[in-house]
Amino acid sequence: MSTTTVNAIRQKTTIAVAQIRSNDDPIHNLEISKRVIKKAAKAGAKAIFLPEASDFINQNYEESRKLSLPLNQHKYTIGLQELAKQLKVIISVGIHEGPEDEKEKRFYNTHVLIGDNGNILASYRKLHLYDVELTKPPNEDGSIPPPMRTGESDRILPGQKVVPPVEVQGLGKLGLEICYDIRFPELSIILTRLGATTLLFPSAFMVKTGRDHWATLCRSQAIQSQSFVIASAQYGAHNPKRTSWGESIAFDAWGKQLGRLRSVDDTPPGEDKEIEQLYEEEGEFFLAEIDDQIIKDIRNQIPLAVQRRKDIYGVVDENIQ
Ligand SMILES: O=C(O)CNC(=O)[C@H](CS)NC(=O)CCC(=O)C(=O)O
Repeated sequence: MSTTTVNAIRQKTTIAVAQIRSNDDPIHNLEISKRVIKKAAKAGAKAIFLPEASDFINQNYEESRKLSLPLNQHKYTIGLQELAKQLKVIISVGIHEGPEDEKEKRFYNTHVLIGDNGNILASYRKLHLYDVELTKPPNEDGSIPPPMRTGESDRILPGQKVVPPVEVQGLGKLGLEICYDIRFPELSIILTRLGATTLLFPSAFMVKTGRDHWATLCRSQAIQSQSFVIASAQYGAHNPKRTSWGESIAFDAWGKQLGRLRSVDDTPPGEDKEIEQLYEEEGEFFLAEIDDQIIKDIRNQIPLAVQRRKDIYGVVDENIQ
C-alpha cells in the first residue's frame, strides 16, 4: 500500500472515517457506500472505514435473515471487494453474515476487512450482543413508562473467537471489534496484547447512550489501550422505529481527537422527521492521518504493557464467577 513519506523515518497514511445512514435496501446502501468510498479515495484516503450494519438496517428479522448470506455470496460485500481492488484501497465495514446452518434463523453481525487487492483479509463476528433495557423518565402524570428493550441476541448469533490483529502496511496492526464491544475493555486489552496498534469499532450506537457514553468510551479506549481508535458510525433515522446517534470519531493513542462527524444532536431540529427525503442523502467522511510511530513513543513513555499484573489478574479471574 502506498504511503506518503514525510521524512526518512516517519510515514503517515491518510484514512477516511465514513458515516452513512443505511436503510433496509442493500442495493441502495451499496450505492451510497460506493459513492463515499470513491469520494474518499479521490481525496487521498488509502483506507476507508464504514459503520456497523452498512449493508442494511431492517426491523424485520425474516427479511434480514434472507439478506444475510455467507461472505462469498454476499452481494454488498462483493461489491465493496470489487471497488477496493479497482481503487486499491483498504475497506473496513460491518455487515450481516449468514450462519453455517441454513435452518438457523439467526445470523452474525460481522466486521469485514477488505485488502486493496479485493481479498477479505479477516472477518470478525461480534462477541458481545446488545441485550439491554433502558429506563425512561417518568411521564408528566408520574406514571413510569415501560423500559426500552433491545435484544440483539433475538436475531444475532454471538461470535466465538477473538480475531488476531491484522498487519496492514502504513496502518499498523488492526484489531477488529464492533459497536457494543467497546463497553468490554477486556477485548481491546486482549487485542493490544496480541499486538494491535489500531482498534476499529464500526458502530450503530443508540441516541440515549450515544449522547452520554459514545465519545468518552472511544477516547478512553484509545488512552487505555494506547492505540488509535477508529469508530465509524451509523447516523440518523433508518426507519420510523430506529435512529442511530452518528458522531463518527477517531483518536490517536494519546487520546487526541483526529476528527469527528455530526451526531443527531447536531442536526437542525425537524430534519430527522423528513425520513424519506433523508434516505436519499449521501454519506459523509473525514480524513485523518495514521502515524503508527507514535504508538512506540507513547508505550515507551507510559509502559503499561510491562506493568500489567498478569500474575495477579489470572489467579483472580480463575476464582471469580
Ligand atoms: O445489526 C444491526 O442491524 C445494527 N446493529 C445495531 O444497531 C447494534 C445492535 S442492536 N447496536 C448496538 O450494539 C448499539 C450499542 C449501544 O448503543 C450502546 O452500547 O449503548
